[in-house]
Amino acid sequence: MTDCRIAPSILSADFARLGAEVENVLASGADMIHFDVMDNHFVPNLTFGAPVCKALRNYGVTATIDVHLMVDPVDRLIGDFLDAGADIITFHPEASAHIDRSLSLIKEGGAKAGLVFNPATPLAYLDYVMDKIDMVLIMSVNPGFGGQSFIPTALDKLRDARARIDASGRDIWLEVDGGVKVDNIKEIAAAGADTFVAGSAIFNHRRDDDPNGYDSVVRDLKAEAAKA
Ligand SMILES: O=C(CO)[C@@H](O)[C@H](O)COP(=O)(O)O
Repeated sequence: MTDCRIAPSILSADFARLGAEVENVLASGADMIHFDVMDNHFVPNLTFGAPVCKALRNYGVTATIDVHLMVDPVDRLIGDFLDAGADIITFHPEASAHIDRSLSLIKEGGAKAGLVFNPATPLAYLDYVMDKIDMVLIMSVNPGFGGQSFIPTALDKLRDARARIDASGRDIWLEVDGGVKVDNIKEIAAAGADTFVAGSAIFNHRRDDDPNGYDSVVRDLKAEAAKA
């Protein structure tokens, strides 16, 4: 494979040391930060909002911040995250009454836009908006919590998404999220993913003998993905 982006999900980071955790994981070789926004309505958990994204920017984080909105409705929060410095904003089609409008709001605000597909959500939502999509995010767990196991049917869905992206001829990133580990990332990359969210696989494997804490696990994830 050519592209391989590792996007640590800060859902599994130590929130009391969030700035340092983000700094460390980026210094360890991660390519971007995955920012999971949960509302206790669309998903049964509650995390953080745009002020935390803004706080990371104020802390000095310049890396790509990839915001995954697990909220319903989505439109009102899009402006908040654009103002807070999000580079990529993705949302679930089930949570927007007007998918085309939500994608336009993100793109007109200067960010990249994407749709997120739960394990049982069909990719057909892409059919009439492919020209506005910069990222397709395939959930390989039901969203809401870190530390769940990869759902194997996501592999077929990744292959389907890869075929749609290649047929579009557009530069669209194919991201996968949920249960990505060192021992399955090669198979997931072979199915077509180029951007890999990993929460517990990274933040639960901090090593005090690594210069930045996460060097070994980020290196191992990239090395395994490169074998695909
Ligand atoms: O969006 C979500 C969960 O809803 C994910 O980003 C998880 O945070 C991934 O965690 P791991 O499965 O990698 O531990």
